[in-house]
Amino acid sequence: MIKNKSILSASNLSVGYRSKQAETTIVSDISISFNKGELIGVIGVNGSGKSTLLRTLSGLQPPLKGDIYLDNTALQHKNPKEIAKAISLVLTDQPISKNLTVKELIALGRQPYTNWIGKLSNEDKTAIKKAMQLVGIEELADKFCYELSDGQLQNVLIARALAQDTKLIILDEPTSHLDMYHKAYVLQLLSKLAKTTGTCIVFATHEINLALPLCDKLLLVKDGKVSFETPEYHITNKHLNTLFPEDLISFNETSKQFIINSN
Ligand SMILES: Nc1ncnc2c1ncn2[C@@H]1O[C@H](COP(=O)(O)OP(=O)(O)OP(=O)(O)O)[C@@H](O)[C@H]1O
Repeated sequence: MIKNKSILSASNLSVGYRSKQAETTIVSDISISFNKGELIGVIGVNGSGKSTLLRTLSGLQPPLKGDIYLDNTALQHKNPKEIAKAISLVLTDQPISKNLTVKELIALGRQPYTNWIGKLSNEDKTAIKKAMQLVGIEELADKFCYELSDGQLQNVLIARALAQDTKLIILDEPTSHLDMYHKAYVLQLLSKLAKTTGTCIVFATHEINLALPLCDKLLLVKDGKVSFETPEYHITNKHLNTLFPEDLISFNETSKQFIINSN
């Protein structure tokens, strides 16, 4: 393997599911490299394999084939604590204890660093405060999570990921329950955080119109394969024009947006 600067890379990776009876490949021939400060959107139709890919890249499920490298070390040779210090995850509908206060929930991001009784050091407290400042939610610190709106909760989960102090944050559909304004807010926030903190942020999304102008790269998942390029490259090479059946929506190359076809 050639050593490089990438935070996470994969070569000839296949992802999918294995049971006693069969092996089902969902996406194959994946060769990718994620770098510092990049905002990467993972896009594709329902069921194309975005979540399967993100779960595999974050070590939650084993690859069917190929290798994943985290800081140039094979992911399978890292223990869960080492992975938690390198990758933080924000998954859709992940169970969280809403009886915690915002500050307590964000403190859970420090688990890979705290001792066995979970006592927070000064460094942990500083990281929690900084994460709340970066997301702009200091005034929510003492609220209970059950008191939050979906948009506020999403911001808290992003702050928890930041408190984990990892080089890579992976989010699966971070805007799924949000209104139009808050979808734009969260994606703008991710873009700002990638640039200001140098964290590589990878997120699966159906908000392609919002992701297009913000992302440095788009990982397009289609028909069991991926294409990993800049948005401009995808547009120039007409990759977006065939992403969906063209009877209802089409990609407008002038506005660089998907539009609903009028009758
Ligand atoms: N635990 C599982 N066991 C077997 N197959 C699964 C499992 N989870 C998902 N799949 C299958 O893998 C394929 C890809 O699913 P996945 O959830 O990764 O797609 P997705 O692109 O994230 O979809 P969506 O946009 O709807 O969230 C689907 O055909 C799905 O049925």
